[in-house]
This record gives sequence, structure tokens and C-alpha cells, in this order.
Amino acid sequence: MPKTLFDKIWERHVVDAEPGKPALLYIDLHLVHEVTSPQAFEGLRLAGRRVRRPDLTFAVVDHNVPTTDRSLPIADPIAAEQIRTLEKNCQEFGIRLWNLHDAEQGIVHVIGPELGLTLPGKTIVCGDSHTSTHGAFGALAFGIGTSEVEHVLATGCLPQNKPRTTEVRLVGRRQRGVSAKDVILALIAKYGTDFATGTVIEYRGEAIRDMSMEERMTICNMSIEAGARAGLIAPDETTFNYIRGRRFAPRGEAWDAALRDWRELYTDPGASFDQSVELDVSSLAPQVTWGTNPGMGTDVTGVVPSPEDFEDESRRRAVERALEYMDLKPGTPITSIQIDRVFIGSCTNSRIEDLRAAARIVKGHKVAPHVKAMVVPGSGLVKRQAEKEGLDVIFKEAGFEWREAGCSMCLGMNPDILQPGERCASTSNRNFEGRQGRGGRTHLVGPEMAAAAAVAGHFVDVRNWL
Ligand SMILES: CC(C)[C@H](C(=O)O)[C@@H](O)C(=O)O
Ligand code: SF4
Repeated sequence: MPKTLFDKIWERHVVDAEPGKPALLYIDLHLVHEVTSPQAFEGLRLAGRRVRRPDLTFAVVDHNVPTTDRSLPIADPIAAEQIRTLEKNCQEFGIRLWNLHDAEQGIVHVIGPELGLTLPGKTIVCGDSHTSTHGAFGALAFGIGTSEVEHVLATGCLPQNKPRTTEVRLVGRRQRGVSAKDVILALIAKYGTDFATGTVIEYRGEAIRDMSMEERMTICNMSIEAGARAGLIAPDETTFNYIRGRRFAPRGEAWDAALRDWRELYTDPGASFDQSVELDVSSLAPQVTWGTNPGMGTDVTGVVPSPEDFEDESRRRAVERALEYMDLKPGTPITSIQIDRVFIGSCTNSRIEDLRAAARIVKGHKVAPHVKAMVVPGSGLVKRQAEKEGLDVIFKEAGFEWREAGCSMCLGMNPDILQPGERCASTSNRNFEGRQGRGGRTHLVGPEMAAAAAVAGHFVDVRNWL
């Protein structure tokens, strides 16, 4: 029987399956961060257990680390405590940790791929919803809760009900100035934040084949915003070229064997999905969200919608409430929305290609006088690479702040937050009320749009800037 890519990875990892019960899945890679791990380690300690596979477990601090001068003590006592706790736990349980001062520290979903830990065919878990990012490599990667973190630490396995599947066909070729972020935002705007609920998405089609690994990660990253458990993309030459030579990637004969194996990881012709949707990317414009969930977005050439545009009563009320929170009037052209802040960063858009794309727009310009803008590289390695290419100079000369790696203003868990009422063009993935700080207003955009908005002081059709 023809199988989907998901079926193949799933079947390779089932350790035990009884009818009517969740399957027990073998986990190949467990990534750990400071926020969702303290209770899990505490649980182990109380039960007198060790970590079963410290060699498959890797930890990093990212969510609440300061992105300013790290020689200073950490001001927030909760953050300081969580960072110290992860340090202690990793020491006690023998886990490799990338700590605040390590050159390779960064956002967990940026460093996994970068270090060659994320590989095709693996099962990857982390106590973090955006673990879906790693699916770009053809790995089955999903977020888990803290009690599951404990379970995986203790056993190296995880009970899971087999999810259903969604096929997302991305057809056509993007226009210049339309980023992978625009594609995923447009997909969610079209089908809603729940069209893939509980399923594993496989992204397919020529628009995916055309994308770089970093673009594919942006797509898989936001699978969660469509309700999915995970996003998958079959590995191909683009994938293999990205992985080859990375720090933890297989080498020599092991590399050849891995390649032979990875080439089996695709959906067989005739295999079926539980549901299927399609998006033609050739007619897409750059996207901007106007509301308080990632599906409330539209073309930059469009206008803020009116609640009246929606037939469904609960939808109408949600839009009404969103517009109130966002302080936006129906009919307002997106390009006339003025912004106060710009955040280029997060596990969605903080890799080197994102920074290059943003720098190309910014070069030779200045940040608008009323705008505060910052770039937060996804990892220490991204930062160093950007500095080697002189991107930091371009950003700094334009008036951007150039920060240390971390989650930063993606979520209000560290000092980088919006003030109440501030409006931000952000390359992150969530625009919920208060996500970037209480009362803050988030517009999700791609890196080029964020860069152009910083310069213009409002949204612009970035296609005209290229
Ligand atoms: C802190 C963590 C549990 C959370 C997540 O799981 O997604 C965070 O990364 C986020 O993006 O909101
Ligand atoms: S960058 Fe944002 S979305 Fe990604 S892991 Fe950090 S807080 Fe979560």
C-alpha cells in the first residue's frame, strides 16, 4: 500500500502498539529549554530517576535571556532563576547545554538545524509548540507539555495517538518580494487558524521545492498557527546540501548510508491524506496581519476589513474585538497604518537569509524618526555570520539596534517588550493580545516588509522597493 511520508516516519518509530491505546514512539532527539523543563527535572529527581538518553538530549537557554549586554547580571529574578536551574539540571543529569555565554547559543529551533542535530526521518520533541519548525527537514517534530518532557527524559519514548494528515499543496511561483512568511500567512488567512487542527501537515508542490531550507523552516514553523501538531516537507537535494558538513551531521560512510536512507523519505504516489488544501502562490502579495490571531491578515495592498464582511456571528464579534484592541478602523488602507516599533527576529524569521533580505531593503536608508527598530539574530552563529557580511553595520547605520540571540520580543517573557498601545511590525509568529507586552499591538509580516516599514514608518508594498 502506498504510504505518506508521515506514515513512513511513524512506522519506523513505533516501539509498541496495542489496539485502542496510544502507540509508544521512540524519540530520536529531545530539545530542552529553560521555561518548560524545571518541573520535568524535578519530577525525575523526586522519583530517583536518571535521564535515559542524555546523548540524545540537548538544552539551550533562549526564552528569557536578555539580548543586551550579557556581562551584566540578569535583572529579572524569575529569568535568572530559570537559567540557573537549567544549568544545574544539565550538570546533574549530564546533558549538553548551550548557555548564555556560548557562541552557539540561540533559539532552540534555530540552533537544532544549524548544528545538524535536526535530520530527516528523526522524531524530534521539545517542550515548545514551534518544534514544528524542524519538520522542514522531513523529521516528525512536535511540541510536548512539561509532563511529557519528563516522560521523554526518563524513558526516551512517548505515548502518542496517531494523528491524521493534511496535505497542503503550494503551487505556482512567487513574485519577487513575496517571502515564505507571506505564503504561510496567506495560507492561514485563507483557511483559518484551525483548518489543520490536530493533524500533521505535509507541504508539497513546486512552490515548496523552490524554497531554501530557511524558507521551508519559516513555513513549517507556523504550522502550529493552523492548529497542526507538526509540519513536514520531504527532504531533497536542498535539504542534503544544507545538512552536509554541519557539526552533528553524519560524516564519511555514515553520511552515505544516511543519504541512502533519507532518499526513501517521500510520500508514495497514490498515498492518501485525510484532507487536502491548495494555495496558488503566484498571485500572492506581501501580507500584513491586522488582527489578534495569525489568520487575521490581508494583502498589503488591501484594507482593514469590517466586521460586516463576515457572515458568521462569532467571527464578526471576534473581528470587532480585534479591531478595537488593535485600534484600527474598517476600510483603512494597510499602507497607511503607522508603526512605532519594528522587531526582526524569532524562530520564524531570524536566520541569515532573513537578515540578508532585511538588510538589502535597509541599506542606505534611515529608520523613520518616530520608529524604534531592532534586529535580534536567532543564534550566536547567525549573528557572527551577519557581522562577517557587514549586515550589522547596515542595520546600525540605519538606526536599528543590533542585539544578542534569543526569543526577545517574540513574547513578553524578557525585557524586550512593547509598551501599552505601541504598534509593532514583527517578523514573529503570534499576534495575540499582549503577546509582545501588555496592550502591545502586533502586525505579523515578513522580514522585508518589517525592514521597509521601519524606514517608511508605515507599511509599504515592498515589491516596489526591490
Ligand atoms: C514558552 C513556550 C512554552 C511557548 C511555546 O510553546 O510556544 C513559546 O515558545 C511561545 O512561542 O509561545
Ligand atoms: S522565538 Fe517565539 S515562537 Fe519561537 S520559541 Fe521563542 S517564544 Fe516561541
